[in-house]
Amino acid sequence: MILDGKGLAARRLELLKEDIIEGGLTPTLATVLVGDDPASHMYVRMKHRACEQVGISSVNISLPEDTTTNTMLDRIHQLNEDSDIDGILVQLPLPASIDTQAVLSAIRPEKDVDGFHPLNMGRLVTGLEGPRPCTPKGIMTLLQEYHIPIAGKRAVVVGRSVDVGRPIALLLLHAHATVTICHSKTEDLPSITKQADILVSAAGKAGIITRDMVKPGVTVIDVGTNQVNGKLCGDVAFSEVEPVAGAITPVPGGVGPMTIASLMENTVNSARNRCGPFM
Ligand SMILES: Nc1nc2c(c(=O)[nH]1)N[C@@H](CN(C=O)c1ccc(C(=O)N[C@@H](CCC(=O)O)C(=O)O)cc1)CN2
Repeated sequence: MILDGKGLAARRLELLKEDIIEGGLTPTLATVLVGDDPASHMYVRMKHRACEQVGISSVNISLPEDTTTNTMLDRIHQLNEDSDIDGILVQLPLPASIDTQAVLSAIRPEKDVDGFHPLNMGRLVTGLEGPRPCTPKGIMTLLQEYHIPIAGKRAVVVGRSVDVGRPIALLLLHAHATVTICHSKTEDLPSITKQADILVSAAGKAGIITRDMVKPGVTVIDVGTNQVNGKLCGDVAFSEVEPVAGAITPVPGGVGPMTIASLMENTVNSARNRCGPFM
């Protein structure tokens, strides 16, 4: 079975549009984009397009590559103080010269629609309510909507990044999976991935997950967005893994669109909750 993230995201955006109208909400998202990376520009454009589609106002602040950490902190401070702004998103990665952690930590936690602020990360670890990072949230929505059993199942996450690997491992753990995180220093990766009922690959390496590394019936979630010869492809060798998998996300059309839908949901929740239960 192909897990159709594109279709599911479109349906969730339609529902969100109705929620916004019925709730009389006027959410506003601010994005901050630094530099000229074409992929980052494309993702930010996609986010603004989704905002327009569901009825979220959006503003984009584009800054040059040589922007300093202090300038970023000033801009974040202005957005924090702007009562018209419900959500702030800093598109990642930032140029290496900028202190990413300082910037993310400067966003007011109640406007942190990426869920990357240390306070919101702490909420994730403890299981308290709060905004969840968009890609992991989107993966959980996909699993739930397709009724993939999680409790008691063995989940293996390949990749330990702060924005995807670690948070998805925690969300799967909260859903009562038995979770293993693998990374670049993991020895004998196939012996671990073969045990997975749910395999999430967020390694960022094209084709790293091959047929001999999965057990029949596994649910495979491919977070990879790798460019190979100008073509977008995931971490999973799709054509050889798909026939043995019970369910699998394609790239494109799987996790990516769910990331954007989750951002829209976090922005609407932020508009609802500001001065509400999170703070
Ligand atoms: N502040 C953040 N930065 C980044 C995040 C994030 O969640 N927050 N995630 C990624 C990039 N990303 C969103 O920003 C993202 C990646 C991919 C897609 C997507 O829908 N991709 C399409 C294919 C698009 C194409 O043609 O290339 C798909 O998979 O179908 C959306 C968002 C890093 N930065």
